[in-house]
Amino acid sequence: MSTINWFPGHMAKAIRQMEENIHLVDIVFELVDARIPASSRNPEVARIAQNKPHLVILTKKDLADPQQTTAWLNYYRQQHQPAIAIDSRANVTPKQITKIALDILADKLAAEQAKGLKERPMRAMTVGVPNVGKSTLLNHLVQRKAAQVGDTPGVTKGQQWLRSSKHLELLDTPGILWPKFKDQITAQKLALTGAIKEKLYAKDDVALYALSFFRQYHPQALQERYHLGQEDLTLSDVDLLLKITAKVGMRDDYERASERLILDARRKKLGGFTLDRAPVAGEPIE
Ligand SMILES: Nc1nc2c(ncn2[C@@H]2O[C@H](COP(=O)(O)OP(=O)(O)OP(=O)(O)O)[C@@H](O)[C@H]2O)c(=O)[nH]1
Repeated sequence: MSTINWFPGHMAKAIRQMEENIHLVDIVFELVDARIPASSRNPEVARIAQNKPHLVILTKKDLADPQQTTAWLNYYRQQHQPAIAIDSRANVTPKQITKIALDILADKLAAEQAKGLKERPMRAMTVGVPNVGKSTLLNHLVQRKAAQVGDTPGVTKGQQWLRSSKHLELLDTPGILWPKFKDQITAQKLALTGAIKEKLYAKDDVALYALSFFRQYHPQALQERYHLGQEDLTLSDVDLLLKITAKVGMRDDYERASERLILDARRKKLGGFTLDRAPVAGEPIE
């Protein structure tokens, strides 16, 4: 299996800028992908922003397994970590996010006013892995096309301040990863959900990972999508990939079939899915 890593200069620079600017903000809006709430949390963000209040925003909830999303939100609640799940393209309004942030910062803002300080907007730093949906959310929050949206990772390159309302200002940052992934499963999950530049991973490796996941958690979706029999699910992952390659009419071009499988998963042709299972009380996060 080839090793996946993606930490170009602009991400290292973005991390340095985060370190420089963290003192300017009241709160961090940490966007994570609802399909991989653990694997898309950046350890560098945890390090840099450890003393700041956080709002965890699970994006792309429309692509995730709804039961798992509910379980993740319950988990955050138990941890006293404010969190919401959204479809960045649809169900989110500036008022909603502002209200949540105001609630989180209520004590701090009240203390400032008690000291006679002038009322001021809250300042939030928005962070997240590439392609997580940050620009889409920000454009909703500022109600104009301020950040460039694209379906490939790494579209946003620099930092910029944006004004949502008189209550909320946002510091946009580029999508960032970190120098070394904990393990290659984390990397496969990031690749499958679209956070890693396409040229940097072997599609068949990611497809094999996807197959092992869907076989375990959504076997019926695989069967229906690729017209597989019950016995096909007992094949090894490699043989199953070869079977699917034949079923989608690509003969022995399993590279192209791998690409098809990855796109099918991303486009929800295999249903909503969550690769990081929500933690069960007392057990470590998978
Ligand atoms: N289904 C779904 N798609 C989304 C959602 N949010 C964003 N997208 C899509 O995901 C892709 C990436 O969105 P962006 O907003 O450009 O992501 P970004 O985090 O700014 O990306 P970078 O520029 O790489 O940092 C686009 O094709 C969006 O339309 C969501 O909640 N649900």
